[in-house]
Amino acid sequence: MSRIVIALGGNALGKTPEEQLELVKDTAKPIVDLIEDGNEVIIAHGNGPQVGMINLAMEVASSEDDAVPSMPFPECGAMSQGYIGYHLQNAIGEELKKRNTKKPVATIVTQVVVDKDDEAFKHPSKPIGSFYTEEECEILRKEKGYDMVEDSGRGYRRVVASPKPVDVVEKETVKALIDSGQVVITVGGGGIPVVEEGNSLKGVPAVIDKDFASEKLAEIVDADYLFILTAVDRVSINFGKPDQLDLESMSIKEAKKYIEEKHFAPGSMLPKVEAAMKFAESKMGRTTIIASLERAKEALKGESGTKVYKSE
Ligand SMILES: Nc1ncnc2c1ncn2[C@@H]1O[C@H](COP(=O)(O)OP(=O)(O)O)[C@@H](O)[C@H]1O
Ligand SMILES: NC(=O)OP(=O)(O)O
Repeated sequence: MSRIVIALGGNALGKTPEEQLELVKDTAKPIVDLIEDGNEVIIAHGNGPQVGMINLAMEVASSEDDAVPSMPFPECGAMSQGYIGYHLQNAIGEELKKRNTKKPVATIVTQVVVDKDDEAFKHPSKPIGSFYTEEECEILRKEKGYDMVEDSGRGYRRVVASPKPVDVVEKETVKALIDSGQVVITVGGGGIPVVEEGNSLKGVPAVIDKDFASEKLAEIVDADYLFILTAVDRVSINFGKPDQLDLESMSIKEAKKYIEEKHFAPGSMLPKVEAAMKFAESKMGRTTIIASLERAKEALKGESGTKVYKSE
C-alpha cells in the first residue's frame, strides 16, 4: 500500500461544466483503480480555465447589472474549487459504489499560504480562462486592463500572478481524513492563495500552479508517490520533433540537463518536471511519476509514465 498524491491536469476536467460532469466519470476510473488496489489517494486538480471563466462572468454580470456584486478574485478561486470538487467527489463516490467499495469522499476548501513578497506578483505568468484572437486580446488589454500573452501558438490568454506555495492551511484536517481511510480532494486549483497578516489570512488575486501545490502537499502528508497526470503517456525529449524520445525514467541529474537543453515547454511540461524533481529530491525513496490519466495504474507498476527519482 502506498500513499499517493494525484495532480489532475486539464484533460481530466474539460472546458465547460457540462463537459466536466461527463469527463469526471472517466477520470474517476483510474483513481478508483488505485484505491481498489489498497492505496491511499489524495486528489488535487487545476482550475485555470474555470477560474478565468468565473472571474470574467462575474465581471461582466456586475458591470451590466447593479444587483450583481463584483466578486473578488480569491472568491472566484474558491468557487472553482467548490464546483470542481463537487463533480469529482460525486463521480469518485459513484465509481466506488459500482465496485462495492465503501469509502467516504470529500472536498476540502483549501487555502495555501504564499509569500506576499513573492517576485511572481510582479510578473503575471499563469494563463487562465479562454483563448482569444489577437484582436480580442487587444480589446481585453485596453478595456479590462488584463495582462495577456500568446500561449504556445494556441492563441492569446489572460495571465495572473502565480506565487509558489509555502504551506497548506488545512493540512491537519487533510491528514486526519487520510489517516481515517477517507478519500480527500484538496488544494484544488493550487489552493486559494492567502497571505498571513498577524492572526488573519487574506486572499490574494493569484493562481498557484497545481503541480507545485500538489508537490507541497505530497511532502506535508509524507506521500510515497506524487502522480502528475496529464494528456501524454510520458515526458519526452525533442518533443514533437521527428527524433522525439519518450522517457521511461529520468534521474534528477538528467532532468537538470534536459531543462538546460530546453526540452520542456514553460507553462506546460516544465513546471511538472520542476515539481517532480522537488518531490523526488525532498527525501530518499520519494518518487514522482508523470503519466497519462488513463494509464495511472500501469504507471504505478512501471509499465507507463516517466519516473523521476533521486539516484544515490
Ligand atoms: N517535453 C515534453 N514532453 C511531453 N509533453 C510535453 C513536452 N513539452 C510540452 N508538452 C506538452 O505539455 C502538455 C502538458 O501540459 P498542460 O497541458 O499544460 O498540462 P495539464 O495536464 O496540467 O493541463 C502535454 O500534453 C504536451 O502536449
Ligand atoms: N491552478 C492550476 O495550475 O491550473 P491549471 O492546471 O488549469 O493551469
